[in-house]
Amino acid sequence: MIVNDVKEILIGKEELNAKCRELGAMISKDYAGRDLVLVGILKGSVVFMTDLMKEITIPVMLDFMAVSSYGADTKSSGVVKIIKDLDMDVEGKSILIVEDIIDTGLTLGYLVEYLRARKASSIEIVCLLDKKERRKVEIPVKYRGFDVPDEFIIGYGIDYAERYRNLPYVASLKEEVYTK
Ligand SMILES: O=P(O)(O)OC[C@H]1O[C@H](OP(=O)(O)OP(=O)(O)O)[C@H](O)[C@@H]1O
Ligand code: HPA
Ligand SMILES: [Mg+2]
Repeated sequence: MIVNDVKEILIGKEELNAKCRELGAMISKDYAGRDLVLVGILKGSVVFMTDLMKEITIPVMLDFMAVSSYGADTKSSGVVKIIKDLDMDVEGKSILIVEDIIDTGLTLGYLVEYLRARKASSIEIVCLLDKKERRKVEIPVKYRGFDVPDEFIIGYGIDYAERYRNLPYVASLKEEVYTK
């Protein structure tokens, strides 16, 4: 059972739902009257994206990018690989990148620079979790959910070696799982 590998539940279902409602209300107010495109960063953002978009009350368009830098490791490789690009032409539209976690900041730093060439009217970030202690690149985050400690995080879409994404809460992973 995957729950046996959980060290500690850090953020429960109710807290996650309440945060999505709060962020959804802010985004709905701030982006009213604009062409908003939510860009989910696969795969980690899928659960957050799904819950967040249901709390947004203005029209939104969805697109996804897939990037990977962690693979089956607990440390970033430092090389951000784009596996899937945007499908949509975002010129003149307001991009809101939906991300699950910022750790070193390398993924979002690379993505924001990469997306600049698409001539969107704005590029902002909503990120559920922030592991501030490990930051290597400063990232301007417009909407932030929770701070998390410097532990390996799993659940609510977030994986270790592709597992644990289906846990309904945010948790830390037992060290023995990735050090053995
Ligand atoms: O701030 P950073 O140190 O760059 O780390 C954050 C990124 O790492 C994870 O993605 P991962 O590469 O594991 O891909 P995944 O979303 O498919 O799991 C996570 O979903 C973020 O996109
Ligand atoms: O703590 C984490 N867990 C899973 N994926 C991650 N990518 C960056 N940090 C993490
Ligand atoms: Mg991952």
